[in-house]
Amino acid sequence: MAPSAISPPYTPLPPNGKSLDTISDSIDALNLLKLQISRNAFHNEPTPSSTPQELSRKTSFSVGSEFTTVSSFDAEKDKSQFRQYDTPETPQSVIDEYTTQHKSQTVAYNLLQRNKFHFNKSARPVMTVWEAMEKLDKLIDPSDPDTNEGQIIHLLQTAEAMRRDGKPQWMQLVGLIHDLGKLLFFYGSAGTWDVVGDTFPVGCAFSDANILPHTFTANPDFNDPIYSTENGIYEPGCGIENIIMSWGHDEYLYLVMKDQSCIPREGLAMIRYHSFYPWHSKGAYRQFMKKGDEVLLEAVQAFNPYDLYSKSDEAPPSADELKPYYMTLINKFCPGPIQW
Ligand SMILES: O[C@H]1[C@H](O)[C@@H](O)[C@H](O)[C@@H](O)[C@H]1O
Ligand SMILES: [Fe+2]
Repeated sequence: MAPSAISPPYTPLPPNGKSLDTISDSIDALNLLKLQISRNAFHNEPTPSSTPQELSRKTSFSVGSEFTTVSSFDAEKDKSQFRQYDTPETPQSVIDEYTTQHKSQTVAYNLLQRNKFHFNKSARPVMTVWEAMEKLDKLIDPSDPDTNEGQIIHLLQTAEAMRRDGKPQWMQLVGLIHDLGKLLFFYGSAGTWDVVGDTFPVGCAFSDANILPHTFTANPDFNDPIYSTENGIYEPGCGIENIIMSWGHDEYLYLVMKDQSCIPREGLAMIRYHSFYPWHSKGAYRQFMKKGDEVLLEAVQAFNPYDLYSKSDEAPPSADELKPYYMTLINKFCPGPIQW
């Protein structure tokens, strides 16, 4: 790409330099410029001193802490009605989905999927975020007892609830895209069991805090002499980002976005761990956290109510009406074609 094609418009600061809006716009333009340089490096030869990963890390911006304030859009909701997995009302299809998932997510399967992702890049489709949303709308999540809506509605409900609560733009964008990893279903998954549903670490004992924990007994790793121990292949305190999470839409979208967006680290954690309910909502697997991981946990916990409780919001949002607003966020944080 010619250097002129990546130059952002130059906005001079006012003489007194006091306009926060102007400064914030300049920072946004700078972030975008860094992202475009990073994209360039991603698609061409990276130089040894700046790998795509390093460049992507440099595009991250500081997020402040206001985004963690408690959600209020859900104040009137009866929360006991959500996530019922072991009751007479739980659809059999949901139970079947988890039964298959829990017997099939092994360490070996997980290593294979990561290998495929990293070494089969050219086989992955290229499209914009909005195109991905439209494609994904054809999928109804079979693991979810709380919604039968297409995915566009769920994504817009999540983002709109955040917007109503005054959450920052980067978080609204994360709400909008957080489930786009379910595109995996159309591109080489083994079924839906390796795409949707709650996630958990592999390579260590399966916690009873998981959904339908008895179904793990059919997993070949369940009786493995190492994988069946409490810490398995990990050291306590090794860091939550260093454990292998069951393969699915969370990990996949995280891998896609970490090098192709300027979503901050907290937002990437929301994407990567939003289905890790045993950790973020039940307190399991916390022995693997290292100093500093509390920030990630706090981010995922701030995200969770919007994902879960917006599913019962009245009046499904209109994608056509909301598209112009959300395109401004897409253009700011993950513009242009993405390699999925
Ligand atoms: O994050 C959610 C959550 O884990 C749900 O329980 C699951 O059904 C969905 O597939 C997933 O997107
Ligand atoms: Fe999800």
